[in-house]
Amino acid sequence: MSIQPATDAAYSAPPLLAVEALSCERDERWLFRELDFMLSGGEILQIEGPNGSGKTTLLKILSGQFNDHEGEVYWRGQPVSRARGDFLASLLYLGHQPGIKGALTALENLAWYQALGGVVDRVAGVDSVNAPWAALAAVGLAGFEDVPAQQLSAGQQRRIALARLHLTPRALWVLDEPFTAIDIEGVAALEQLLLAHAERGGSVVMTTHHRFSDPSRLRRIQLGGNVDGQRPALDEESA
Ligand SMILES: Nc1ncnc2c1ncn2[C@@H]1O[C@H](COP(=O)(O)OP(=O)(O)OP(=O)(O)O)[C@@H](O)[C@H]1O
Repeated sequence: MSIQPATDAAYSAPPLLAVEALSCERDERWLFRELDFMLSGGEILQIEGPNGSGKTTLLKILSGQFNDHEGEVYWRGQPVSRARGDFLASLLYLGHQPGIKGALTALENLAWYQALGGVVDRVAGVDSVNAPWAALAAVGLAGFEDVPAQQLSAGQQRRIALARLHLTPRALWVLDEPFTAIDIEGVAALEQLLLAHAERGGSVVMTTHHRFSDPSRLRRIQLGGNVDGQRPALDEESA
């Protein structure tokens, strides 16, 4: 795969994210080798594979949290190391764990995220003060705003984390098992949210075993079949 520099006038629309010859070894075992793929605006990439195949590790590499790998990750045509500011300002990462503070209320957790991000977030049509309330309502937590997170169920705690998808506008969402602990209604709403993000031109990379009811924007990477150094399969067909 050739990555052209963003300064090349002939290359006006580089993919948002591109990965070239990405390899990662842990415990003297290759998780994946020579992985190549690109992700453009409007696409959802689903990373699949058995337990321990390297899905979370790949997401951590793609989100700039783990750098012990070979190969390169590009953001809008530039190595992430050279575009770090723009990359981080465009990224929203939700990890495997909800990553919330149990002693803080649902609302305080979102305020904490806002403070960490150092930006004034707003939900469409809602000012920044009311945006956390709107984000919690959007994930079905209206009425639970002032409840300490540790008193909420696992699914409700996950919903606090998912509220950030409504609160914090970012082009690239990197999501580790976002459907975990979510009920049927919540799964349908989250699927719609991901599709709406893609329809607006955003991109999503995620690990999940969830099967989308509408796979039109979906591509898949399968990890785990590359113990001999074969390239993981990239399923270009709609899942
Ligand atoms: N901090 C670490 N130090 C050393 N090895 C690690 C570390 N984190 C993960 N690994 C190893 O890397 C491999 C891949 O782990 P990873 O969490 O990426 O897999 P996964 O596909 O996300 O698994 P699961 O489906 O169980 O969540 C595992 O064998 C794991 O033991």
